[in-house]
Amino acid sequence: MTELLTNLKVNSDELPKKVLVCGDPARAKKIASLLDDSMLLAKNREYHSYKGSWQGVELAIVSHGVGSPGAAVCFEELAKGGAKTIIRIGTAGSYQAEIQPGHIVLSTAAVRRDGLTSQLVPEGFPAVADRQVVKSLADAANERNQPIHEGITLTLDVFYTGIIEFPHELYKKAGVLAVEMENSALFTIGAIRGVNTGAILAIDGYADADLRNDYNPHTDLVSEAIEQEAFIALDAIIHT
Ligand SMILES: O=P(O)(O)O[C@H]1O[C@H](CO)[C@@H](O)[C@H]1O
Ligand SMILES: O=c1cc[nH]c(=O)[nH]1
Repeated sequence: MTELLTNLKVNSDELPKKVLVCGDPARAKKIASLLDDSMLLAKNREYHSYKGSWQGVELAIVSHGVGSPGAAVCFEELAKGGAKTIIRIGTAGSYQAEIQPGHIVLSTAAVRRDGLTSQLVPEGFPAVADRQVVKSLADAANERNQPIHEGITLTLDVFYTGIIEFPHELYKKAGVLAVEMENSALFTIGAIRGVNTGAILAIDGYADADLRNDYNPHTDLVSEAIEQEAFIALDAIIHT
């Protein structure tokens, strides 16, 4: 049965089974321009939805905005609309000296330091990417001779710090690669709704820096990494 997805304002019968997502509506538009027969499906709030095809396979690209609660609305409606694979094309701050701005990280799982998922699933429930999606992303990066860092990332809600210090050092010591704001929501919703999920991230700086002064994702280095990760995600999703 076809239905209009409430916040995305996309008709479920128009939604492809394979969906790429990203925070920034401008990034969604740019990635959509790479597709054959690209068309806008709908724009509502931060959710801009496009569809088209890549190497003959139909897919959608949808923006989810900043932060897990708003992104979860997008992921839930995509699942309700019949999406079977969702891959996030994001940016992240690095936790490790060898992972530098312009590098690409493939997330295998997310530490759940967001506030949303503890209201969805019990404590201790893991936020894990689908192993086939992870493999497809790793294979696609390899095919493009693009080195990547593969491992655990962390999802939190705080971007600009307040009075409380976030314990970055603990997670750095534990070997977490990078930090962003939506992967745990994506992986958790994927697990409970039966959607295969994954995420690839362009590094734009260091997550424990003073982001008020040091955050700048608008560099050529980061733009090139985002373009490269978009191609990797496009190549990967058609094999899922
Ligand atoms: O580049 P996107 O997809 O927006 O992801 C990252 O950038 C935003 C913060 O600026 C957060 O949404 C974070 O997860
Ligand atoms: O959440 C984010 C996203 C990009 N860079 C960061 O440092 N944090």
